[in-house]
Amino acid sequence: MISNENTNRAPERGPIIEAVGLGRDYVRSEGPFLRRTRRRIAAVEDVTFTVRPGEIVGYLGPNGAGKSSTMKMLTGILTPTSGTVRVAGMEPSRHRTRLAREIGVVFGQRTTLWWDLPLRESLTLTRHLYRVPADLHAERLAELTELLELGPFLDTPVRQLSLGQRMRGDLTAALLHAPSLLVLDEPTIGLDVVSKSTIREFLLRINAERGTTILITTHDLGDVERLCDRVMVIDHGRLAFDGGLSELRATVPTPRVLVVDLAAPVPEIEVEGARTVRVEGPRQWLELADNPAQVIERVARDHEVVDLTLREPDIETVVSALYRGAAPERGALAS
Ligand SMILES: Nc1ncnc2c1ncn2[C@@H]1O[C@H](COP(=O)(O)OP(=O)(O)OP(=O)(O)O)[C@@H](O)[C@H]1O
Repeated sequence: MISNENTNRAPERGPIIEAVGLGRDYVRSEGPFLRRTRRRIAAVEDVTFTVRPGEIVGYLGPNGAGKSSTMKMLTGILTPTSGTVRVAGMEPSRHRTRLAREIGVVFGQRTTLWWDLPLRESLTLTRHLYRVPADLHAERLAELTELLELGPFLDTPVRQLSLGQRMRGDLTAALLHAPSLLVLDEPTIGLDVVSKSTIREFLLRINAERGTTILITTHDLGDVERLCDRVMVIDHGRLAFDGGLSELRATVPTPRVLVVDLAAPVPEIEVEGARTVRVEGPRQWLELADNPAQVIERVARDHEVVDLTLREPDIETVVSALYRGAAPERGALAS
C-alpha cells in the first residue's frame, strides 16, 4: 500500500483543474527581412474543462494542436492570454512555487534529474527542493523503489541509465512529495513494450491507492486504452471532444466489425447492411453499416454460424478519424 500522507493535499471536493475559456496566443514574425510582418497565432483557443480529483484524463491531439501550451499554462510556465485556469485552487502562473508542492510533472523528452549524479543522490536533492522530511522521504523512496524496481540502478549516474530506467527515476522524483496531481507529457515515448507496461501499471496503482489525479498527453493510444477513464481531444487549439472512450467511439463514425466463424469455408458473404472486408478459411470479417442484430439474423438465415464476435473499432482508428474530421482553420488573429 502506498503511503498517503500529504500535508498539502488539495480539498477533496471541487475540481482539481478548472479551465474556463483558456487561450494562449503567440506572436510570430513572418516574411522576408525588412518586410517582416507580425502574426498572432492562437495556439490554444477558448478551452473549457474541469478535472475532478482521482480522474485519469488523456489530453490528445495531433502535432501542433496546443497540448504542450495547455500543459505549460496548467503548470505555471506560461501565462494565459485569455480565460482563466485554476489548479488545486491556485492560479498557476501566480503561485508557481506553492503549486509545485501539489503537482508532479514529468516531460518524457526531458529529465529533471541531475545528469552527473547517481539516481539516489539526485532524488535526495529533490527531497530538499520540496522540503520533504527525511523519514517520510526514506519511506516513500522505499515504496517507489519496490514498485518501480529501481534497486539495481539507484547508485548509477543518471547519464548511464537507459531511457526506461531514467523515466522510472523521473516518475519517482515527481512523486516523492506525494502530489495530488501528476501531469505527464509523453511518459512512454521511446520505451519498449515491457517498460511501457511497467509504467502504465504503476500509474494505475498510484491512482487507485493514493487517489492521485493524472493528466497525460500521449501519442501512444495504448496508454489511453490502458489508463484513461476520459479523453479530451484538442485540435487546432480548440477542444474537439471531451468524454469517455466509448462515447468517443460513438461520436466518430467508424464502423464496427462482426467476426463470423462458419461451420465450413464459403465464398464471401453478401448481406444487406454489411460489407465483407476479409475472409480467412471459415472466418469472415463484416464491416457493419446496419444494426448488428439485424445483420446477424440475416447471416444466420443463410449460413451455419458457429461463433460470432462484435469488435469495436480500435481507438487508433477512431482518433485518426476524429483528427481528420475536426479540423477548423487555426485563426490568424491579427497581422
Ligand atoms: N514559443 C512559441 N512561439 C510561437 N509559436 C509557438 C510557440 N510554441 C508553440 N507555438 C505554436 O503553437 C501551436 C501549438 O503548439 P504546441 O506545442 O502547444 O502543440 P502540441 O499539441 O504540444 O504539439 P506536439 O504534439 O507536436 O508537441 C503550434 O502551431 C506551434 O507552432
